[in-house]
Amino acid sequence: MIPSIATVCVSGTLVEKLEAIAAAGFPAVEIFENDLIAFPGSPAEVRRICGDLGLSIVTCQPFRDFEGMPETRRQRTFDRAERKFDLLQELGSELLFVCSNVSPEAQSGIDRLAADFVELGERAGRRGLRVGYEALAWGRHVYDYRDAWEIVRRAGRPEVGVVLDSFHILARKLELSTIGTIPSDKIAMVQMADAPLLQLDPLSWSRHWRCLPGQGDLDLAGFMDALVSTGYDGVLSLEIFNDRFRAGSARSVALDGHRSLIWLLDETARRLGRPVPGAVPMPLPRPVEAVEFIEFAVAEVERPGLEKLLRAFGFGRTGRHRSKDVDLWSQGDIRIVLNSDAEGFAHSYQITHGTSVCALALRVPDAQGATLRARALLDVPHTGAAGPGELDIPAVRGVGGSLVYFLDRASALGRWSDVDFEPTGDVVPGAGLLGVDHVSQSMQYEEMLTWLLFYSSLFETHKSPTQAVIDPGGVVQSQVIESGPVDGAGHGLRLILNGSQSHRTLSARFVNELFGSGVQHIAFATHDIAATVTRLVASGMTMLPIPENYYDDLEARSDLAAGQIDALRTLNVLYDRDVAGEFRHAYTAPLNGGFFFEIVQRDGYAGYGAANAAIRLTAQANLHTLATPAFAGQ
Ligand SMILES: O=C(O)c1ccc(O)c(O)c1
Ligand SMILES: [Mg+2]
Repeated sequence: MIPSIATVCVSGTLVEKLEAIAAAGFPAVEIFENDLIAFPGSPAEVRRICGDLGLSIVTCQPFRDFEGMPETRRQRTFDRAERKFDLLQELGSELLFVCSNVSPEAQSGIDRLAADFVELGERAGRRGLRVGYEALAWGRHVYDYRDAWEIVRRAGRPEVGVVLDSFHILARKLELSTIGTIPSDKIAMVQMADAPLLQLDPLSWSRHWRCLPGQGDLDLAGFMDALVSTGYDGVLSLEIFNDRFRAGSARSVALDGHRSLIWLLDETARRLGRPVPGAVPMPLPRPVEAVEFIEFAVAEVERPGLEKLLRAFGFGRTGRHRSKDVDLWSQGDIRIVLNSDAEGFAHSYQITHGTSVCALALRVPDAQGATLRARALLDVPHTGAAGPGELDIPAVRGVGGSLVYFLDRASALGRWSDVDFEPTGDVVPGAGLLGVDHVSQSMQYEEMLTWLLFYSSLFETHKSPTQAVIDPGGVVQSQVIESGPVDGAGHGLRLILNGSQSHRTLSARFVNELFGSGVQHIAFATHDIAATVTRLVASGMTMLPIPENYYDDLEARSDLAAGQIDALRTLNVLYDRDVAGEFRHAYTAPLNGGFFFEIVQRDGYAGYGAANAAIRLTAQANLHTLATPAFAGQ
């Protein structure tokens, strides 16, 4: 299948859109009618620009309110079609894309509608053009692809085919097996869009909430399986109307679009267990086994503060890098790398972002496989400067320009800590921290879908529906992504992506005023939160104070004994439960501008304490955290 994208998917002027689409590697484009109308040049010029960019023009769409017009309007409608044929020919495109009529004047009657397509087909045929017919989910009479197909079938013209748009079909929950009965040469083109499940009328849902394959909840798998069964090998074109994409970066959305189609074809081929036309061969997506290490880029002046903090957390400095100004700190199954080297990636990251997390190293079953998969998915590779005898750990660019490293235990990479670090013999005092429970990354609201697709295309993952969390400064959208066995002791990967449209939330201030997009919070797992927090407090850590009212309310709504509530209150621990178990969690006061740690004790519980998020965010806002000096001030 030929990957394509509609200009309506990305932001900018027509030329900016086309440049972004070409840069993302698409060979073909659909021009949305409004983009052409607003272009200050001739259609021939658009054709030349596309030609120079290596883009073929699939169509310029849509052609609206055509079929079933009353007799008095019919002639005028065909005149309009002829004008549109002229335009398509000037653009060098062969397909007239008709979407079903929404006009109150439109008349029904399947044979009348078929007769209109007979005439349109004849007219197209005279010019060597083709016609495709799409059922809009809100068409006046035709809103089901099966009716559009029946009209096309009855028209019986070789020039006329049906357009299948996944959104219109899946939004109406139409059965998909009829797709498999359409001869592939009667499918004029296919449009792809996903969407989150929302209780909205189809038009509003379609015009604002469509998203890329893999970013939403529609049954694209069912759609693709039926499509592939026809043997279709034509254009597969993204048509995404999305408010975030209109506000986002055209280049990034176009690249995400191409990635999403590559991912979709790969998924389909794997699910069906047979080749799918156009699918790129790549290794399977695998689960993340663990967060192997977390790397901080640290300004020299802030290093003592951060080290003091790690000591207070019970970490020990267990390794010194053999050639660089880099230390390894450990406790339980947690490894933290502090990088203050005067050269290299971490240094540049520190200059632009400040002292912060510059890389997440993920342990996967096969690091080389993950690297090849990332390459096939158009992820951006990173090559570092390894010293002699040191490991060259494969990496790709992640959130905010940070890195995601791939490590495995099967290759030499499994020995990274021995190869690159000299043991110090330092004792690890320990505070009962076992592993990394989860990591949250804050980002611009417009970027959230990008990183959702990045993680979910690269690894075998599971995503939960987005949740709205209330911060005193506005609403934060929060998206959980999980991979591998997530058992609370540092296995697998649990990630939370946060983004907000308000500029006043803790998350937005972290991104806009301080560090840019990146890791804002790391949660460590413990089996005994009371012991861990007691130890942290004894070491001088300030925990986030939770108001008395919270515990009064907890007493009223839970069946916890008074002694248990007192234990939580004394240590500023929050509480939640789900069907599977209990959850206790506590936060440090924000440390470096807006960065903080969390301690969690999961006794079977699967969530993230969303019920307490608003309390925690208010407590953080009360501390006026952003005035706090950086790690050096600890
Ligand atoms: O929202 C619309 O009007 C519209 C136009 C053209 C399409 O292909 C479509 O799916 C929707
Ligand atoms: Mg469409």
